[in-house]
Amino acid sequence: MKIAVIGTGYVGLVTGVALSEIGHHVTCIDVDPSKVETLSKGIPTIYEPGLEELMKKNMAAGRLAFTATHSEGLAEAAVVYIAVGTPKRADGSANLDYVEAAAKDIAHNITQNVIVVIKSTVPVGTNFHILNVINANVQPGIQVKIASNPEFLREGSAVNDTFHGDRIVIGAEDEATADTLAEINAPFDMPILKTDISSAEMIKYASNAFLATKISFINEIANICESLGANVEEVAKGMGFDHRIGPDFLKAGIGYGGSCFPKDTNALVQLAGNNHHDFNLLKSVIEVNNNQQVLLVDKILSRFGNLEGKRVAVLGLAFKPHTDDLRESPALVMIPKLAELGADIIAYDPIAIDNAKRQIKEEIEYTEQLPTALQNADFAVVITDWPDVKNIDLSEYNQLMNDPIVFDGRNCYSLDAVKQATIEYYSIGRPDQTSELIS
Ligand SMILES: NC(=O)C1=CN([C@@H]2O[C@H](COP(=O)(O)OP(=O)(O)OC[C@H]3O[C@@H](n4cnc5c(N)ncnc54)[C@H](O)[C@@H]3O)[C@@H](O)[C@H]2O)C=CC1
Ligand SMILES: O=C(O)[C@H]1O[C@H](OP(=O)(O)OP(=O)(O)OC[C@H]2O[C@@H](n3ccc(=O)[nH]c3=O)[C@H](O)[C@@H]2O)[C@H](O)[C@@H](O)[C@@H]1O
Repeated sequence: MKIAVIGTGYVGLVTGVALSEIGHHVTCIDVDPSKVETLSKGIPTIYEPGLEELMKKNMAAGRLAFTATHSEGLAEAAVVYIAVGTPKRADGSANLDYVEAAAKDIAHNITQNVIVVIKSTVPVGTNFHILNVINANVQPGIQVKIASNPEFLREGSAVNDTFHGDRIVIGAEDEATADTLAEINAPFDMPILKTDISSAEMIKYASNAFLATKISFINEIANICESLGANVEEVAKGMGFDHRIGPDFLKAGIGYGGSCFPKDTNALVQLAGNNHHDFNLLKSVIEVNNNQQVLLVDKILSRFGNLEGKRVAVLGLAFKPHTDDLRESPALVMIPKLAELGADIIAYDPIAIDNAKRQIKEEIEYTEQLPTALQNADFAVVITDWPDVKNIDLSEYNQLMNDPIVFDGRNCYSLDAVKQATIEYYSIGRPDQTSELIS
């Protein structure tokens, strides 16, 4: 089937590549000409494991193309996906400007009946609003159907999640539309839920809000464990045996980042509030997460008091491993605070440094080599649990740093291993391994 995808970001690009891989003829459209130029050379504009080879393969097979011209990309498409950004507004609500612009681009450029599928995360009611926008601008005689197909991929595993995710949700107002979309997605090996549009839109927000809730819950338990001398890693392990709780998403740390949990939780609070429901639980989830991101700064200050001239190795910039995405990364909160306190910062990240240099205005050093970051550092702060950080031989902290003092925001190491390595170690929700203990 001829398919167009509007937006070639993390979702649009992966969606377009995956749809071409299962045999569809896909044209991806973006308003950013530099992105289109790079993509047209077969070079991905995002880092996602497995993406580049699939891109090149399907471009060579003539099933995948990129353009900045909507009329070209939309020509003869039977289905058009909207996968543009819905960033957070200052009041927390979802900014739908890009979705509305994409809708008008579709309306102004299609000459055939289409199904428009909204993959972007949008508040309940947006699909119908977008259909109205399209119908108000499309040439007479063109029939447009609308459907909701929210995306559940995780960055860093986007390709894998697209082919082997947990479910595909299709929201449509008529069987024929739902069946067409189910047929398109049939080669992906996962359950397909057909439901109404509003429920499909809500499934996405409710899923992200619940996942964020699980993370803030275990982080609050971690904070309580810390004051009681319990170990949150052990608590999470014991909780996870209960199949109703499950072991996933119980990793305590300095909180969630990323382009979606922060924005989608705020958007859902706004959506509920606009409909006279004060979503107190979710407001608390957000507050807990905001506090968690700066927890390590308090630990660092109580250990050192003054950071003037202290050399700190910040380990990790991306909001999670295996991605170059820094959106809402705790690093964007921690680095300015450490710099403001007078610390001399060197940041390690294997792939996010280019993005970081565009977003971090503080004058800091960067390195893709972990030992270089640790060399002569007075203390280290783990922000992202990259494999190189998690798998480091702990003796390297002793050998390379002025003092082996580690503040671990992602609980990368077992307390036993840390004791063995005689590292002064501060983590989240577990007893500190202080200098008195190791002396
Ligand atoms: N990033 C993620 O892991 C996930 C994101 N989502 C949702 O998917 C949507 C897209 O997210 P991302 O891919 O991260 O966004 P992104 O910001 O990475 O990419 C959006 C792309 O759309 C392009 N664009 C904007 N307006 C356009 C127009 N009128 N025509 C053509 N291109 C246009 C932009 O130039 C940009 O390249 C959001 O609603 C997000 O909440 C859903 C699941 C996962
Ligand atoms: O809507 C979206 O954009 C996506 O948001 C999340 O995916 P993503 O943000 O890419 O990454 P996650 O793996 O969910 O991690 C999110 C954040 O939570 C943190 N996290 C995750 C799990 C955990 O146990 N503890 C924890 O602190 C991670 O460090 C990261 O900062 C959801 O997991 C996806 O299903 C969803 O499609």
